[in-house]
Amino acid sequence: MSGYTVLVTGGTGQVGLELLRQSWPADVTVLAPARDQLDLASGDSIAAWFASREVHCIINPAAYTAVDLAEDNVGAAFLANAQGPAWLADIARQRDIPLLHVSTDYVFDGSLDRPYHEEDPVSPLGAYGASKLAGELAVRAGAPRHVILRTAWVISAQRNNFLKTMLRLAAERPELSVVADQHGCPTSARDIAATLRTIALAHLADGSAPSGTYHFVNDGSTTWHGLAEAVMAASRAHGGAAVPVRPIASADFPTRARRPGNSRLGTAKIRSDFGIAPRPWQDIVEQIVSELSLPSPKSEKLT
Ligand SMILES: NC(=O)C1=CN([C@@H]2O[C@H](COP(=O)(O)OP(=O)(O)OC[C@H]3O[C@@H](n4cnc5c(N)ncnc54)[C@H](OP(=O)(O)O)[C@@H]3O)[C@@H](O)[C@H]2O)C=CC1
Ligand SMILES: Cc1cn([C@H]2C[C@H](O)[C@@H](COP(=O)(O)OP(=O)(O)O[C@H]3O[C@@H](C)C(=O)[C@@H](O)[C@H]3O)O2)c(=O)[nH]c1=O
Ligand SMILES: [Mg+2]
Repeated sequence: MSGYTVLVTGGTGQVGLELLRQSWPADVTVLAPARDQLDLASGDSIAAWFASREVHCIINPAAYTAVDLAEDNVGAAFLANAQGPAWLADIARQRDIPLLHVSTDYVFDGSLDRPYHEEDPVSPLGAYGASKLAGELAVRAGAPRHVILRTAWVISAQRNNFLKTMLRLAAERPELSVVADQHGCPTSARDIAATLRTIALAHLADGSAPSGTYHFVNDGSTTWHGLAEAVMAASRAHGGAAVPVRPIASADFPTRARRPGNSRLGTAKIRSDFGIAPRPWQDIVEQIVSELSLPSPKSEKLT
């Protein structure tokens, strides 16, 4: 046998798509089964997929990510976000392979007034956060070789995210109203993927690479309102729609799930253990809006 096989779950998601686009060494094969081939909500599906395959590392960014819907679909959220990771952790332990699992700032309740460290107390405000916390516990308990990467406020040019929502609404409305009392760290799906790649390669190269829980977000912090304003500025600069953004309180934008007032994450640990240096969140907003402003290949005329 030569070379390594890496399983990426959720290959159609924001982080999964960027993992598939990373440049991987020639001796690494990345497998990204569709949900009907590997369903985290089904132990049988997971067992069947692994039965015929040798895998050297599991990267699990798949999740039930609809924060408000999770409040009324607690069972589905826990199946994908906790039971699925528990089954993956069993396999990782049995095969003595590393499991890289992605988690969230929403495990915190936001009561601290500084960036959260990895060991700060968790206390999720909603079902999504609770299900992700249960997933963390399962991975920690089940897979001796694991990295739990907590990230936040993920944006990219793909799938659904807050940046794309703001661009869509700017084209439809004269003004946006966005909460200015929730503080966090906008983070690029591509930068998360690059970080997961770095950690996966470290674990493939060295069976005793660091295990544990790590925070990764882009550098700096803002509010959802601040992020919306940055999106408008970038859109305007690229000739796209831009409208004024009015700051409002969370109380004036009722949502099914409560969200933390502060979910800023500190990144000192991943910087020192893995040498990762996150770039400023403003850079990624500019990059993503710029990507979205390019004419799509399909619409280009062949002349
Ligand atoms: N989005 C965010 O702002 C944040 C996300 N995170 C975490 O980061 C990770 C990646 O998030 P992101 O890329 O935004 O997620 P997306 O919502 O973009 O994608 C989710 C992925 O998970 C897959 N999936 C969902 N349920 C199952 C299942 N039962 N079995 C197999 N696959 C499933 C989806 O497949 P399909 O295409 O079929 O739906 C999709 O590929 C998640 O763990 C999330 O909790 C952490 C902080 C912030
Ligand atoms: C669309 C919109 C939202 N908001 C508010 C609602 C909410 O408090 C905040 C963010 O809204 P969203 O629903 O887009 O974001 P939300 O779903 O809370 O995003 C979260 O997703 C999960 C998966 C995570 O893990 C978190 O890190 C975080 O990124 O902005 C406004 O104030 N005005 C608006 O027009
Ligand atoms: Mg959402």
